[in-house]
Amino acid sequence: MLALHKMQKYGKVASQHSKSCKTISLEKTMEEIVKEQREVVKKVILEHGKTVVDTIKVSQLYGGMRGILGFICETSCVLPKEGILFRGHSTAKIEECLPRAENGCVPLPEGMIWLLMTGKLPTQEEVKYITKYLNEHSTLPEYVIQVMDSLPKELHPMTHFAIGLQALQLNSITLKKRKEHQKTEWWRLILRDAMDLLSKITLIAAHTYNHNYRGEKICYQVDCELDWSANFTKMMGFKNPKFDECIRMYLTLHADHEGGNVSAHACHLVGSALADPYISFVAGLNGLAGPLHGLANQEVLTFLNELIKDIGKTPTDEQMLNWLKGWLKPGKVIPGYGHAVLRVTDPRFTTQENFAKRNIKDDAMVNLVHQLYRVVPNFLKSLKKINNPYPNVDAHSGVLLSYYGMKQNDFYTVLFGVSRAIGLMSQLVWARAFMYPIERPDTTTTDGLLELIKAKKEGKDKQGNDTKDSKEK
Ligand SMILES: CC(=O)SCCNC(=O)CCNC(=O)[C@H](O)C(C)(C)COP(=O)(O)OP(=O)(O)OC[C@H]1O[C@@H](n2cnc3c(N)ncnc32)[C@H](O)[C@@H]1OP(=O)(O)O
Ligand SMILES: O=C([O-])CC(=O)C(=O)O
Repeated sequence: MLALHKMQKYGKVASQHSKSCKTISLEKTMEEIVKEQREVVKKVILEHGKTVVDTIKVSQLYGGMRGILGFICETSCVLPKEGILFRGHSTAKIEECLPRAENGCVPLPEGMIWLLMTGKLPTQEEVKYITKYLNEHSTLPEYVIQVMDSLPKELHPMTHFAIGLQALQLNSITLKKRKEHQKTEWWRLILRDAMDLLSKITLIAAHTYNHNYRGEKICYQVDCELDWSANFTKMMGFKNPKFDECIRMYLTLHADHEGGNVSAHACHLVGSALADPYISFVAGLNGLAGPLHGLANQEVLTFLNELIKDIGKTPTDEQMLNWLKGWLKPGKVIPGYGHAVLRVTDPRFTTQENFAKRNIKDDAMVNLVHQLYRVVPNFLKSLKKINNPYPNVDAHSGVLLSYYGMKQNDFYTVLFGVSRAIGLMSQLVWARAFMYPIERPDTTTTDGLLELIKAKKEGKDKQGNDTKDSKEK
């Protein structure tokens, strides 16, 4: 399964990797875990299948389903007052425990792939195995490059990137072989496709960058001595080891945010119809491209540039506050602030803030982000209507990328997409491992809802039968 592709057209292997991780296999490791977890879930459904764990208010039906428990996601969970837990581990624990590059200070995102897929913190060797796997499977079919090259440069990079990934569907083993396998085995096909997508996604993203901004014909050289992030930055023409560290941190931090966010939910939904991982992921990616979701990291830079244009790079807090009032007047939002679930400063913001404090001395844009953090929360609190006045992950990422020379802010959501593929693909593998059925919630009209409310008041259920409560009365 791990055949070494040498001198591939769009992903040449420059040198071989150490042999010590040869005996490790992600699929074999997951086999046992899938077996165990299926038993756990079977037991939960058997013992508690009829237990009511949530109820729905009318306001939630009209309010983006906020707060409704919708489905199960094993890879991560977001606590309003603590933030993301990746397989139960906080961002601080992740920073401390995931293996790093040699002489590096931040985790390798390859460790996040292992963690989200298996639920276990990886060893150094398991991370090496993932790096090796990604490098060895990085060949891009030539037609994918041709499709991407045929697109106009004016297209938003997210669309260019999504079209490249959609075209990769021809690689799908799920698409070709699913019907030959039992349902219980489909997760293996999804896993192979998921790992194939992760192996190629950095090349597709790099090609979007090179096509849109560098205009060079590049024969991508994947160096097996380098990790996933270092190869990625190299393919985009960057040569700064500090930027490699920044990208390692970025790709680790943005990997997952449980199942209900727009991109994860879209991917999960499309995957439930047994669409293959490539097109399911593209569905999620298109959701990520919305300005209230992933595109906010592009919007933050636009917002900062507007602020600088109007009040300069070193405004006083008072000048900043007045400018913010003007910004909100036409009904805009402050990008990078607020969250549907979080009710505190996003710990992923704090990780990036700490990275900036360690690595960047006196950069005007970074300073502005830190000044905004002093000013914006109190301002948003004063508006009363906002549920979370604190910064989210997108408030900080752009200024770090910009500092290291990646100035094209309309590319930032592509980077987000590369990272989010780790979580979305892990979620998809597990959705098929648990053999979840096609998603199809009920909906109703407002008239239908009013009838339902009337029936409820009369002690009847949806079908007009007496409910247990009314019988007891
Ligand atoms: C990776 C990610 O997806 S993280 C989120 C990235 N998105 C952004 O940063 C965009 C800015 N933030 C927002 O628009 C929102 O906070 C969201 C979309 C993230 C969350 O939306 P909600 O859960 O609906 O937020 P909330 O319940 O606090 O909204 C209540 C009101 O406050 C407003 N509000 C929320 N955040 C902000 C903000 N940053 N600036 C101005 N107004 C805001 C909402 O627009 C809404 O106004 P309305 O009642 O007039 O329509
Ligand atoms: O959870 C959400 O709604 C948004 C998201 O994906 C994130 O913050 O990373």
